[in-house]
Amino acid sequence: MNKWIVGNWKMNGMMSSCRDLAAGLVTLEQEKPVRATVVVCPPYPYLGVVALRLMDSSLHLGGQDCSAHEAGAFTGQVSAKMLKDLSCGYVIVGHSERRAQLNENNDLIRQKAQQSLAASLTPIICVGENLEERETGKAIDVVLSQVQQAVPKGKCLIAYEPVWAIGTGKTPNASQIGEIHQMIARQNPGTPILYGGSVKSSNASEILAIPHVHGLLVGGASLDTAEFWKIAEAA
Ligand SMILES: O=C(CO)COP(=O)(O)O
Repeated sequence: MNKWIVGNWKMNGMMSSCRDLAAGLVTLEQEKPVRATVVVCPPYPYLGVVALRLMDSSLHLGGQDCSAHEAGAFTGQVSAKMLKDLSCGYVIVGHSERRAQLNENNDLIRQKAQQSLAASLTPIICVGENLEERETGKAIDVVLSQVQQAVPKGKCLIAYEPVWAIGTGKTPNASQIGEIHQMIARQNPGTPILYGGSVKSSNASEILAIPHVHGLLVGGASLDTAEFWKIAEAA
Protein backbone atom coordinates (compact mmCIF):
# COMPACT_ATOMS: atom_id res chain seq x y z
CA MET A 1 0.00 0.00 0.00
CA ASN A 2 1.11 3.56 -0.71
CA LYS A 3 2.38 5.40 2.41
CA TRP A 4 1.25 8.82 3.61
CA ILE A 5 3.47 11.34 5.37
CA VAL A 6 1.39 14.18 6.80
CA GLY A 7 2.80 17.30 8.46
CA ASN A 8 0.53 18.98 11.01
CA TRP A 9 2.01 22.45 11.50
CA LYS A 10 -0.52 23.20 14.28
CA MET A 11 -0.63 26.90 15.35
CA ASN A 12 2.98 27.65 14.44
CA GLY A 13 4.75 30.07 12.16
CA MET A 14 3.82 33.29 10.45
CA MET A 15 3.16 33.95 6.77
CA SER A 16 6.82 34.23 5.80
CA SER A 17 7.95 31.08 7.65
CA CYS A 18 5.03 29.01 6.31
CA ARG A 19 5.81 30.20 2.78
CA ASP A 20 9.51 29.37 3.23
CA LEU A 21 8.73 25.96 4.71
CA ALA A 22 6.53 25.12 1.72
CA ALA A 23 9.09 26.45 -0.77
CA GLY A 24 11.82 24.42 0.93
CA LEU A 25 9.77 21.23 0.64
CA VAL A 26 9.11 21.86 -3.05
CA THR A 27 12.86 22.26 -3.65
CA LEU A 28 13.62 19.05 -1.73
CA GLU A 29 10.93 17.20 -3.65
CA GLN A 30 12.62 18.16 -6.93
CA GLU A 31 16.07 17.16 -5.65
CA LYS A 32 15.05 13.99 -3.81
CA PRO A 33 11.69 12.65 -5.04
CA VAL A 34 9.89 10.25 -2.70
CA ARG A 35 7.34 7.48 -3.24
CA ALA A 36 5.06 8.50 -0.37
CA THR A 37 2.08 10.84 -0.66
CA VAL A 38 3.20 13.94 1.25
CA VAL A 39 0.60 16.28 2.75
CA VAL A 40 1.16 19.51 4.67
CA CYS A 41 -1.46 21.09 6.93
CA PRO A 42 -0.65 24.76 7.64
CA PRO A 43 -2.72 27.10 9.84
CA TYR A 44 -5.92 28.32 8.08
CA PRO A 45 -4.72 31.89 7.28
CA TYR A 46 -1.69 30.58 5.41
CA LEU A 47 -3.40 27.90 3.32
CA GLY A 48 -3.54 30.23 0.31
CA VAL A 49 0.11 31.22 0.40
CA VAL A 50 1.20 27.60 0.86
CA ALA A 51 -1.16 26.46 -1.93
CA LEU A 52 0.61 28.87 -4.32
CA ARG A 53 4.02 27.39 -3.45
CA LEU A 54 2.80 23.81 -3.87
CA MET A 55 1.08 24.46 -7.20
CA ASP A 56 3.70 22.92 -9.49
CA SER A 57 4.69 20.13 -7.10
CA SER A 58 3.16 16.79 -6.20
CA LEU A 59 2.84 17.79 -2.54
CA HIS A 60 -0.69 17.90 -1.17
CA LEU A 61 -2.42 20.45 1.03
CA GLY A 62 -4.66 19.75 4.03
CA GLY A 63 -6.63 21.67 6.64
CA GLN A 64 -6.19 21.09 10.39
CA ASP A 65 -9.95 21.00 11.04
CA CYS A 66 -13.27 21.84 9.41
CA SER A 67 -16.79 22.67 10.47
CA ALA A 68 -19.42 19.98 11.04
CA HIS A 69 -21.81 22.23 9.06
CA GLU A 70 -22.02 22.85 5.34
CA ALA A 71 -22.49 26.64 5.46
CA GLY A 72 -24.33 29.37 7.36
CA ALA A 73 -24.27 31.31 10.62
CA PHE A 74 -21.20 29.70 12.21
CA THR A 75 -18.90 32.62 13.01
CA GLY A 76 -15.24 31.72 12.95
CA GLN A 77 -15.74 28.30 11.40
CA VAL A 78 -14.33 27.08 8.09
CA SER A 79 -16.25 24.63 5.92
CA ALA A 80 -14.88 21.57 4.17
CA LYS A 81 -16.05 23.10 0.85
CA MET A 82 -13.92 26.20 1.53
CA LEU A 83 -10.88 24.00 2.14
CA LYS A 84 -11.56 22.18 -1.13
CA ASP A 85 -11.89 25.54 -2.87
CA LEU A 86 -8.41 26.46 -1.53
CA SER A 87 -7.09 23.29 -3.22
CA CYS A 88 -6.92 21.10 -0.10
CA GLY A 89 -7.25 17.36 -0.67
CA TYR A 90 -7.19 16.35 3.00
CA VAL A 91 -8.36 17.56 6.40
CA ILE A 92 -7.42 16.45 9.91
CA VAL A 93 -10.46 15.94 12.15
CA GLY A 94 -10.72 14.88 15.79
CA HIS A 95 -7.16 15.76 16.77
CA SER A 96 -6.69 15.01 20.48
CA GLU A 97 -5.80 18.66 21.13
CA ARG A 98 -9.29 19.64 19.91
CA ARG A 99 -10.93 16.73 21.75
CA ALA A 100 -9.28 17.90 25.01
CA GLN A 101 -9.28 21.69 24.58
CA LEU A 102 -12.67 22.10 22.89
CA ASN A 103 -14.51 19.03 24.16
CA GLU A 104 -14.97 17.61 20.67
CA ASN A 105 -16.72 14.25 20.83
CA ASN A 106 -16.95 11.33 18.41
CA ASP A 107 -20.36 12.41 17.06
CA LEU A 108 -19.09 15.85 16.13
CA ILE A 109 -15.94 14.36 14.62
CA ARG A 110 -17.99 11.95 12.49
CA GLN A 111 -20.09 14.87 11.23
CA LYS A 112 -16.90 16.75 10.29
CA ALA A 113 -15.61 13.67 8.48
CA GLN A 114 -18.94 13.37 6.63
CA GLN A 115 -18.77 17.03 5.58
CA SER A 116 -15.22 16.42 4.33
CA LEU A 117 -16.29 13.42 2.26
CA ALA A 118 -19.23 15.38 0.83
CA ALA A 119 -16.74 18.08 -0.26
CA SER A 120 -14.45 15.44 -1.87
CA LEU A 121 -11.77 15.83 0.81
CA THR A 122 -10.13 12.85 2.49
CA PRO A 123 -10.58 13.17 6.26
CA ILE A 124 -7.69 12.09 8.48
CA ILE A 125 -9.58 11.01 11.59
CA CYS A 126 -7.49 11.01 14.78
CA VAL A 127 -7.98 8.52 17.59
CA GLY A 128 -5.86 7.60 20.59
CA GLU A 129 -5.88 6.89 24.32
CA ASN A 130 -4.52 9.10 27.10
CA LEU A 131 -1.88 8.03 29.62
CA GLU A 132 -4.35 6.96 32.29
CA GLU A 133 -6.26 4.83 29.78
CA ARG A 134 -2.98 3.24 28.63
CA GLU A 135 -1.83 2.55 32.18
CA THR A 136 -5.14 1.01 33.22
CA GLY A 137 -5.23 -1.37 30.24
CA LYS A 138 -8.09 0.43 28.45
CA ALA A 139 -6.24 1.59 25.33
CA ILE A 140 -7.73 -0.99 22.95
CA ASP A 141 -11.31 -0.42 24.14
CA VAL A 142 -11.00 3.38 24.03
CA VAL A 143 -9.58 3.40 20.50
CA LEU A 144 -12.10 0.81 19.31
CA SER A 145 -15.04 2.91 20.49
CA GLN A 146 -13.52 6.07 18.93
CA VAL A 147 -13.14 4.26 15.59
CA GLN A 148 -16.65 2.79 15.76
CA GLN A 149 -18.24 6.14 16.57
CA ALA A 150 -16.12 8.69 14.69
CA VAL A 151 -15.32 6.99 11.37
CA PRO A 152 -18.08 7.17 8.73
CA LYS A 153 -18.33 4.98 5.65
CA GLY A 154 -16.23 6.31 2.79
CA LYS A 155 -12.64 6.97 1.81
CA CYS A 156 -10.95 8.04 5.06
CA LEU A 157 -7.53 7.82 6.65
CA ILE A 158 -7.32 6.99 10.36
CA ALA A 159 -4.45 8.34 12.49
CA TYR A 160 -3.61 6.57 15.73
CA GLU A 161 -2.05 9.19 18.00
CA PRO A 162 -1.67 8.14 21.64
CA VAL A 163 -2.18 11.39 23.56
CA TRP A 164 0.77 10.64 25.87
CA ALA A 165 3.13 10.39 22.89
CA ILE A 166 2.28 13.78 21.38
CA GLY A 167 5.05 16.33 21.82
CA THR A 168 6.58 14.34 24.67
CA GLY A 169 9.41 12.49 22.94
CA LYS A 170 7.87 9.21 24.18
CA THR A 171 6.70 6.66 21.65
CA PRO A 172 4.89 3.37 22.24
CA ASN A 173 6.93 0.27 21.47
CA ALA A 174 6.43 -1.65 18.23
CA SER A 175 4.11 -4.22 19.77
CA GLN A 176 1.90 -1.51 21.33
CA ILE A 177 1.61 0.30 17.98
CA GLY A 178 1.12 -2.98 16.10
CA GLU A 179 -1.64 -4.16 18.44
CA ILE A 180 -3.72 -1.00 18.00
CA HIS A 181 -3.15 -0.80 14.24
CA GLN A 182 -4.12 -4.43 13.79
CA MET A 183 -7.34 -3.88 15.73
CA ILE A 184 -8.19 -0.80 13.62
CA ALA A 185 -7.36 -2.70 10.42
CA ARG A 186 -9.76 -5.50 11.41
CA GLN A 187 -12.45 -2.97 12.18
CA ASN A 188 -11.94 -0.93 8.99
CA PRO A 189 -10.46 -3.21 6.33
CA GLY A 190 -8.79 -1.32 3.49
CA THR A 191 -8.58 1.98 5.38
CA PRO A 192 -5.00 3.29 5.62
CA ILE A 193 -3.84 3.80 9.22
CA LEU A 194 -1.23 6.41 10.14
CA TYR A 195 0.75 6.60 13.38
CA GLY A 196 1.42 9.96 15.09
CA GLY A 197 3.23 11.03 18.27
CA SER A 198 6.89 12.10 18.59
CA VAL A 199 7.82 10.91 15.10
CA LYS A 200 11.31 12.02 14.00
CA SER A 201 13.67 10.98 11.20
CA SER A 202 15.47 8.73 13.70
CA ASN A 203 12.41 6.57 14.47
CA ALA A 204 10.38 6.89 11.22
CA SER A 205 11.74 3.78 9.43
CA GLU A 206 11.27 1.60 12.48
CA ILE A 207 7.64 2.71 12.94
CA LEU A 208 6.85 2.41 9.22
CA ALA A 209 8.07 -1.20 9.30
CA ILE A 210 5.36 -2.21 11.82
CA PRO A 211 2.52 -4.19 10.16
CA HIS A 212 -0.59 -2.11 9.39
CA VAL A 213 1.30 1.21 9.65
CA HIS A 214 0.57 2.96 6.37
CA GLY A 215 2.02 6.36 7.14
CA LEU A 216 2.90 8.96 9.73
CA LEU A 217 1.23 12.10 11.10
CA VAL A 218 4.06 14.39 12.16
CA GLY A 219 3.81 17.44 14.44
CA GLY A 220 6.97 19.17 15.70
CA ALA A 221 9.33 17.52 13.23
CA SER A 222 7.24 18.75 10.27
CA LEU A 223 8.30 22.34 11.03
CA ASP A 224 11.87 21.59 9.98
CA THR A 225 12.10 21.18 6.19
CA ALA A 226 15.13 18.87 6.13
CA GLU A 227 13.94 16.75 9.04
CA PHE A 228 10.44 16.36 7.57
CA TRP A 229 11.86 15.38 4.19
CA LYS A 230 14.05 12.72 5.82
CA ILE A 231 10.86 11.27 7.30
CA ALA A 232 9.24 11.31 3.84
CA GLU A 233 12.30 9.55 2.42
CA ALA A 234 11.94 6.82 5.05
CA ALA A 235 8.55 5.88 3.55
O1 LIG B 1 -0.04 15.75 17.21
C1 LIG B 1 0.74 15.32 16.39
C2 LIG B 1 0.44 15.34 14.96
O2 LIG B 1 -0.90 15.59 14.72
C3 LIG B 1 2.06 14.76 16.82
O3 LIG B 1 2.82 15.80 17.32
P1 LIG B 1 4.41 15.55 17.62
O4 LIG B 1 4.95 14.90 16.38
O5 LIG B 1 4.95 16.92 17.86
O6 LIG B 1 4.47 14.65 18.79
